[in-house]
Amino acid sequence: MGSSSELRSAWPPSGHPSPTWLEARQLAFDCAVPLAPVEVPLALAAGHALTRNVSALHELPHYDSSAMDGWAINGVGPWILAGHEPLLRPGSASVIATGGLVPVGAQSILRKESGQIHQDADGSLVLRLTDNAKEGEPGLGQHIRLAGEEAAAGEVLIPAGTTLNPGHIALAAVAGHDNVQVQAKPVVGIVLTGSEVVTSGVPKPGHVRDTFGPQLGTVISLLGGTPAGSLRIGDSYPEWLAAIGGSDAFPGRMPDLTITTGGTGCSGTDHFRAVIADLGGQLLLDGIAMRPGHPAVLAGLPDGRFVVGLPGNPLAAMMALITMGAPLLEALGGRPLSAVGQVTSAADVDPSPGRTRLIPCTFIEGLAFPASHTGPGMMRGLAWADGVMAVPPAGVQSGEPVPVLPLPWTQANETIRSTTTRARSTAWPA
Ligand SMILES: Nc1nc2c(c(=O)[nH]1)N[C@H]1C(S)=C(S)[C@@H](COP(=O)(O)OP(=O)(O)OC[C@H]3O[C@@H](n4cnc5c(N)ncnc54)[C@H](O)[C@@H]3O)O[C@H]1N2
Ligand code: MOO
Repeated sequence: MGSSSELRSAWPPSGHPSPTWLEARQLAFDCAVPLAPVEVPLALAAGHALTRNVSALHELPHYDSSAMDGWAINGVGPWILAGHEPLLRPGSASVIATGGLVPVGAQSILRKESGQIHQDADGSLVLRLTDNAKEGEPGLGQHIRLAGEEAAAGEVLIPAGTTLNPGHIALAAVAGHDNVQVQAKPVVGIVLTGSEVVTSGVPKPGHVRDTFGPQLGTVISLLGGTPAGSLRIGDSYPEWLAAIGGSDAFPGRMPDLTITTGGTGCSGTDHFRAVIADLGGQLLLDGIAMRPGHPAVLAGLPDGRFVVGLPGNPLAAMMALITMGAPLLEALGGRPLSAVGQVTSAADVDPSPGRTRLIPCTFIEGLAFPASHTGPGMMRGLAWADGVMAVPPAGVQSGEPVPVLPLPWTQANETIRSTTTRARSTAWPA
């Protein structure tokens, strides 16, 4: 087991400043490799990236079938009504329903509304066309869905790499599959810390209402993780140790990533670093040159699991999560590191030497407007924001491009992409 002081020196190297915002993103991405592919039942596969082609296990459709309720017929009418034998003789017809197996010998399907059964003088049942029959009906092969007309057996229907949507799932089912092989999504456990945190109602002075529990699971899903539930603990070291290191902290599977909230500071109740040290882990990132969220921590445990320590201040926590949690989840989920876009700033933002400022912003007509109410503990600005401006230490002037990340829950990507194209020629510092 390493000591806390050894671990703290992992990043930044002694005497060096904290990594920049961009370095932190890259480092969080680079420290993980994709989880192994898994077989999942179709019902759980939507949203996953396919890692093995899905081919047709048989022809689609796999037998000649009727597209209409009516009669399978052989020859020109009238037709003697036959039973449901597999072979339909010339001059005969047999009742068939939509999707029914077309008997051998059938030349087409006559729709129910175009035919009628009559009883002949000898008592035999005969099918005749009605006046409703369209001209040329029944045409040769009409209303027969031929086996293989959609796909041949063995044909690749969904190539590896596809992110599965419900239509793909339905296609895989039609093709005969029960399971598909997909890239595993990282399982993420949440540990909410702080004895002052209350989970319902209006808190008394000295207490705060938990802002993470009701929404962090949703954000994790949007970032490509599978939430494993949340665990609430107080401020004691044993609680921290059990929550991060205990094998039974989360029922079911050990999380690939545990996210803690609070306790990243240096008070007597801030145990993150000590717990990582005592578990033999390593601090991969210890602080980022950004505001808010600078105390954020990322650690690796000896068994390959990761732990992200988000600061307790709610906006700081969200900024830390999109800065390093998102790239880490992208790497674990086998996805590329998402690009940082650029949008033209609609406002001057003063320099802040040595740190990137993350400011929730709204996009109006291709311009980024910094939101108000964006203190580290405030949620009001973020709630209405489209994205986050990452204002470099030198600041930004109105009309200049500014790096921007979308929020996991906004649809602002298109705005960022289109303005990025226009502003591409302008370089911006990290
Ligand atoms: N001496 C210093 N003090 C602090 C520094 C510093 O550099 N030197 N940095 C400040 C900054 S910036 C931040 S951010 C916080 C980080 O603190 P922690 O991660 O240890 O978080 P806590 O102290 O546990 O909590 C901070 C704040 O957040 C509230 N909190 C915690 N959990 C929740 C929750 N689930 N929902 C809502 N609010 C929560 C907690 O009550 C505190 O008010 O440290 C500063 N101090
Ligand atoms: O990370 Mo703290 O919330 O910078 O303000």
